[in-house]
Amino acid sequence: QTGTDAKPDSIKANISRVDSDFIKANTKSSWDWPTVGLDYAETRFSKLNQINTDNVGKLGLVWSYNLESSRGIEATPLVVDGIMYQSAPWSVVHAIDARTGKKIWSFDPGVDRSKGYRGCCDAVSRGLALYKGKVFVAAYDGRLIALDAATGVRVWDKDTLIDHEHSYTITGAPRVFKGKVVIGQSGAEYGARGYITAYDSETGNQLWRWFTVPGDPSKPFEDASMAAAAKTWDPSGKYWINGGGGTPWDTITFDPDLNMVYVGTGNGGPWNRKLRSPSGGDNLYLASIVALNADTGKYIWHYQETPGDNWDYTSTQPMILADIEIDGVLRKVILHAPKNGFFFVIDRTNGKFISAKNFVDVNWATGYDANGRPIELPAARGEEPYESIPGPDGAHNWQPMSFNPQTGLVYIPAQHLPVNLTPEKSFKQNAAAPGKVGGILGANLGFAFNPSPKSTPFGRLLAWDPVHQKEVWRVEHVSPWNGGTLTTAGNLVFQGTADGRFVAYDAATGTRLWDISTGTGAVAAAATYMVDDKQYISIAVGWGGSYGLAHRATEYQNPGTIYTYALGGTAKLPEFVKYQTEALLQGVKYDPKDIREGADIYVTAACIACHGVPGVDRGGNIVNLGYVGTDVITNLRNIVFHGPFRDQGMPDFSGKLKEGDIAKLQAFIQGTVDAIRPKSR
Ligand SMILES: O=C(O)c1cc(C(=O)O)c2c(n1)C(=O)C(=O)c1cc(C(=O)O)[nH]c1-2
Ligand SMILES: [Ca+2]
Repeated sequence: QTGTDAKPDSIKANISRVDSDFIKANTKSSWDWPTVGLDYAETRFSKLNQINTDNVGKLGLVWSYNLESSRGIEATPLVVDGIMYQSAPWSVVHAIDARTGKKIWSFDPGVDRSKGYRGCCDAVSRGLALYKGKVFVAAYDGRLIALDAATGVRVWDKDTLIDHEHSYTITGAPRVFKGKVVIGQSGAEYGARGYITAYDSETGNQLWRWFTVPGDPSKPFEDASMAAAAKTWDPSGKYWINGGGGTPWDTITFDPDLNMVYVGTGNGGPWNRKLRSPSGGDNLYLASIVALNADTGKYIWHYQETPGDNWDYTSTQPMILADIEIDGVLRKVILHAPKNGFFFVIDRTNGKFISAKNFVDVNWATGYDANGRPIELPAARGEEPYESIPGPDGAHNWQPMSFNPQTGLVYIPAQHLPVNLTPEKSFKQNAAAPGKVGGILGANLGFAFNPSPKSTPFGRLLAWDPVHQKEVWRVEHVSPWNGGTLTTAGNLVFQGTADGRFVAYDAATGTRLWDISTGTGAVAAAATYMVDDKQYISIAVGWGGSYGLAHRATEYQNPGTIYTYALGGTAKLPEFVKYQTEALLQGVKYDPKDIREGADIYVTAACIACHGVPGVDRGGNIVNLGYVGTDVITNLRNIVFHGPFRDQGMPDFSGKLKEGDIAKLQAFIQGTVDAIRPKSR
């Protein structure tokens, strides 16, 4: 709370101006960065051009700010009048003077760190919202919290969860418009039922709620859209017991022109449709874009991108609203690149399909017909093990894309990350208490993973022409899971990379113009803004998220850090911290007969989701058990059952695993390392 020039009174006066009109007016200048996607259309296209292709090489560091977390940093900072608001893991909020990088305040909502396991993909936060003097943060434990923007003091705090039995979390950024704060939640991997809720931004009172999938059909449906959706599910599957999924865990986009909110819905729970809805069906409104009335939350239209989802093909990826000319007609469209690998152009006035084209290799469908139905390949739903391309991390995940109207191009952080999926014949998870907390991930999905795909994963920055549905240029990355993108009127594209760099490209050609180390992998997208007539660029780096838990592409493990650059900046980088030197695990005693069963436990109990394959993966922001000290694995019983690392998010597995499982896990861990050891020499 020291050393800042910004006074609470002046912050209060300035930030209280931020409302829907302010956000709309800012699109003319892009002076500030008031919403997570910059504007309501979420273009992440800034009109600022002080920094441009001619001078971007002169960008230098102005300040850095340590976010004091080794978990994934996914939020784009908000900046208004030189005050920056950044969310960090465990939903901690920081307010910073954007000129100097000095802290003004920070707020920790006190999320119970031992509940990290309730979410699938790291205890991340994808950002904040600002409205009339308040900062809104959605906490990992399901609360929506309003803070005084000037002081960080809590104004109200609302539990958004419909129950605490199911494994719900929140990682997404709230959106605010017309005095309403809107938020979804996460949990489709654990048997949750998705919904989105609007609250009064002043009081926190609930205004409306819309569920994404139907509930128990023996009870009254919440609205007509649920009754219609129920017809697309097999009632004998008792889908509602396991929630059905559809959790809207990231994109919610407000359209001031049409007064609609577009919700991107999540995957089915369990993933395997045969177990979720045995007779098939589209299972509305999974993996869809749904338009709701912004005032009432009433359903208006939907377009389902992946009917009858079977592969974790969420449609939660960030959307961009654009008005573009197609075949000589100006169309109001949504641009969308969901996990399933197709780039969609949808008419947002009515939800009608305009076009779809795959932007990377896919093997589940050959394309879309004129009605917007995918033309599926049968092997993708077969009984045989199947190399799913894209895999569950998607051809594009939550890392935001951007759209530059000057080049007409969308900049997509795309990737190739296949996973072998083997259908599970029975739904063995939680037979006693379906879909309840502690739901064990692997068996929850109706698939077993084979973690070593035949083809090598990679990342790719794609410049995509949405009108002609074709690639214009690409940059290949050595690793998947690169950062979101920012594009500017300076004809630039900025992207952080998995291998720890922040890079500027010529937006028209993809020529690399500037490239700087970040000391850790970068997954979030950057923001740009003006303070005192000077353009700044800020990116919050910090490796993590679903792929980042168990994998990495850099030797460096710096804590989450905000870097701010401007022309001529000369600040020094913090010292980079390396991952610890790695020796493969040795000397844990085991019976080789236990390895096979140990592998099953390791996958079903979801050890694999965070720790990866022992000795094969190298560990990301969570340690790989093939590279820990012998004493750690010898002592596994204590770690698994007594929870000494609970405050770091390692669950206590008492009541979930059995005593006898420990020796099997030890056999799998040491046995796997021993099997690969010669190759690693
Ligand atoms: O179904 C869900 O509710 C849900 C939630 C989340 C999340 O909360 O982060 C992710 C996913 N699914 C998911 O499928 C996914 O690939 C993913 C990646 C990440 C991330 O932050 O890196 N989160 C999530
Ligand atoms: Ca999911």
